Amino acid sequence: MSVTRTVIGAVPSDRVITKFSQAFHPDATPYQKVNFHPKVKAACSENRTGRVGLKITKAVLVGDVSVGKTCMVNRFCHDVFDREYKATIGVDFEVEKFSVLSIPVTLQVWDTAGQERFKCIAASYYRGAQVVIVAFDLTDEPSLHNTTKWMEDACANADEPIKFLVGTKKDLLSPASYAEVEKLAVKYANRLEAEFWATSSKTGENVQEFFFRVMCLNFDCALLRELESEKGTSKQIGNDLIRVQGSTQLKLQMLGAQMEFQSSGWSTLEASDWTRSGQDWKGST
Ligand SMILES: Nc1nc2c(ncn2[C@@H]2O[C@H](COP(=O)(O)OP(=O)(O)OP(=O)(O)O)[C@@H](O)[C@H]2O)c(=O)[nH]1
Ligand SMILES: [Mg+2]
Repeated sequence: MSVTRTVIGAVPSDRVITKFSQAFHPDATPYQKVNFHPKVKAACSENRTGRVGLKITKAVLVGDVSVGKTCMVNRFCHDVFDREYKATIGVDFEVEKFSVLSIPVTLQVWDTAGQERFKCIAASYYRGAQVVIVAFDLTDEPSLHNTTKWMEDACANADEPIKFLVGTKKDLLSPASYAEVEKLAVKYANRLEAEFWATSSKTGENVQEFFFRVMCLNFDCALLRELESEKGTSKQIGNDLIRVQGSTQLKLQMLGAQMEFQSSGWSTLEASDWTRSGQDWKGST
């Protein structure tokens, strides 16, 4: 079976990132980055695909029941807001394609259920997350207190993720009451070493800006790590940029229309050299 790879086609104009997104609150972030690292910019502008791999950003979204996690995802991915509450069962999953400095990047958002009875299902999706987003309701102080436990649980299973603390339902507060809540939220963010954002899925306030910041921070840090690792080599194959290195076992896991490459190792082969036998793919070396 020949490998029909997902051609990473053009992305919509509102998913093209050419400038580094800034933090929401300068005193409430551990990430003082205000621009892409020069090495990252150079690697992308010279289209040095030898260094750039197929980029997937995995973000998990956690937080108390009904704080507004799903509404945030729906506002960002589909630009809709549904006032009627439908609790998430287990985990929902959304994929958004971006172009960051002209490199195709895919954002996977795992929107988990806040209900206690689904907690163990949600936890199995924390593994491998590069971004942890803990949401709380700006009008519901107990949901802010609970963010500590959510952050601990999610980070225990992720791999040194970039951390965000996101307040929702900002439209429900007057400026004066919001200012009060923000003071407490900033304290929590600093203690959790997370970046604080305040959003409203109803009005859309700060939702797109937040997800753009997620993409910029993670793209910059992941690519810089890869460039500095000096181990990886990549191959430009067709429109896909696939990072290939190491030994010969490559497992293709079809995820909907999205192909996700996982491997116990890689080898410098053209993808067309791979033939399928059973569930495994064997390189022809
Ligand atoms: N006014 C206002 N209401 C919101 C906002 N975001 C969510 N809501 C409302 O809050 C309720 C819960 O929103 P959801 O996004 O479903 O909450 P959730 O965190 O996904 O809940 P679970 O899936 O049960 O964990 C819904 O009735 C929404 O209409 C917001 O920004 N402003
Ligand atoms: Mg939900």
